[in-house]
Amino acid sequence: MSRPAAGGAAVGAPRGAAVEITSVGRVFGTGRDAVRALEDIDLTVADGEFVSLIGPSGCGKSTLLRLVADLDRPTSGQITVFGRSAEQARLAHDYGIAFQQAGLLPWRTVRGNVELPLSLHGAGRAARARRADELLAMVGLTEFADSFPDQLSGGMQQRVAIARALAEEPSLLLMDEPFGALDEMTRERLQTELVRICAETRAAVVFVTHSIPEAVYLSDRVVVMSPRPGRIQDVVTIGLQRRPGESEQLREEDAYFDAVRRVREALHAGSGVPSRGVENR
Ligand SMILES: Nc1ncnc2c1ncn2[C@@H]1O[C@H](COP(=O)(O)OP(=O)(O)OP(=O)(O)O)[C@@H](O)[C@H]1O
Repeated sequence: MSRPAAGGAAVGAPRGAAVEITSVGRVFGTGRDAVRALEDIDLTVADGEFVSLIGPSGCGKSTLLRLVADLDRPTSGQITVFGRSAEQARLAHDYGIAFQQAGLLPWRTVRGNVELPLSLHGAGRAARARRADELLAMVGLTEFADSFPDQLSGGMQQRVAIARALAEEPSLLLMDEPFGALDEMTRERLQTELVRICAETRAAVVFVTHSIPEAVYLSDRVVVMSPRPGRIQDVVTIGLQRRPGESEQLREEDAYFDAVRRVREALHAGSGVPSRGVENR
């Protein structure tokens, strides 16, 4: 993990934006079968910023995240992560990822999966065990440390994937509906944990979700995407005051409900459904 030293700057170089997406497009296939998944995407995610992507099914949210993660390449445009190409960032392990599919190694125990990124980067056995204990406690899976992934429910597997993504306190987290399969209580608990972890680690996050309340609760800005070809239709600044240890109370505050309304209106503005109060944004 190439996490810069405390203070926010990598040795010898300014850290810059976490993610810079410039004029990005992605077309799948060719000719009459071509699918224009993304078009003219420009977005900068600042260091330490939490940005959610929201929009109708098929608008290209996962595609955009995969491009940032260098799991796919844009047809046009450029992406940089902390000033390097997406490929260099991937090779340098600049980010942790937690996608819809947990993607665990079935032959490794829960603990073994969580420890994997740490072992890949040479952490000692005791340090790995300590960190895995912390992470498994955080996601409520201490008792399942020695289980194998196929002995867990889908939601539990997803919690292991989240713990694994957080193992090295990455400077950037890429998350594609990581809480989608969870029950509401677990989901809220992990959202709260994620807010705390981000405050502690100052990680930037790009987070795909279908849930407006989730996007609002977690994010500094919510990027609203249009139906295919996916474009950025609006960017809603959330601006909630998150106080350490009190983030649960946010869910009851007027400012939170107001932000939910603003994101809903921005989404509806692109769907042709009339919305009131957009002028308040
Ligand atoms: N590998 C691929 N080959 C062809 N088409 C693809 C591929 N990946 C994605 N697409 C298409 O690109 C479009 C965007 O897909 P994507 O999965 O990014 O949308 P999404 O917004 O994440 O959807 P959802 O909210 O349903 O998960 C869709 O029309 C999809 O069918």
